Amino acid sequence: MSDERAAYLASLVRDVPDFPKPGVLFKDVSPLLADPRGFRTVVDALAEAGEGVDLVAGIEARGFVLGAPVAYALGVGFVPLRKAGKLPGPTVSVSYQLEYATAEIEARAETVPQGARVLLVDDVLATGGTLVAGAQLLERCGAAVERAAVLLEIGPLGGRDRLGGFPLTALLTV
Ligand SMILES: O=P(O)(O)OC[C@H]1O[C@H](OP(=O)(O)OP(=O)(O)O)[C@H](O)[C@@H]1O
Ligand SMILES: Nc1ncnc2[nH]cnc12
Repeated sequence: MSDERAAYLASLVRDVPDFPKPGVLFKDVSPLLADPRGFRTVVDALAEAGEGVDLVAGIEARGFVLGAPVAYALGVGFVPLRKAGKLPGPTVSVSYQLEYATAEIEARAETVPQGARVLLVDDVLATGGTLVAGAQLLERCGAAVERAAVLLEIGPLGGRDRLGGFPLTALLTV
């Protein structure tokens, strides 16, 4: 992405100190999602990163906002990895820690095509706990993450180093 486009996207991310907990600098991407040029630029760039995959998965909730239009743009299906308790069973689940909370995500294995090569989409990579859990969940469902793509990577939290077996595209890094 050009420097000019990246600067435009970065100008639409709002810093919120001490949210949701003291000491956390929350990166609020809502203004970017609400901006027509910004939203389209992000969806197009994430889709470009996923060329060649045969499925997109997104992690609840902000990963749905980006992942579904990316799947549409790529002409492939979308699988929601949901926070625990939202899907009727049988489900497969993985618990994990993120920067400011603990959580559990679930999927229905029969909605995941066996052997699918997946683009895993989320808005923010912080500690990496969420993406690692998403990849584990997809693997348990019989698919493999080919690559991950996020709008924003928070570099100092070291998430990229935890990802292991798949490459990551981040449109912005702070
Ligand atoms: O790299 P990590 O430290 O795991 O953090 C990144 C995750 O944190 C946020 O999700 P959150 O669970 O707050 O949910 P939301 O999308 O429902 O707001 C964000 O949307 C990522 O999924
Ligand atoms: N600092 C942060 N800002 C926005 N989303 C996040 N998810 C985890 N850490 C975050």
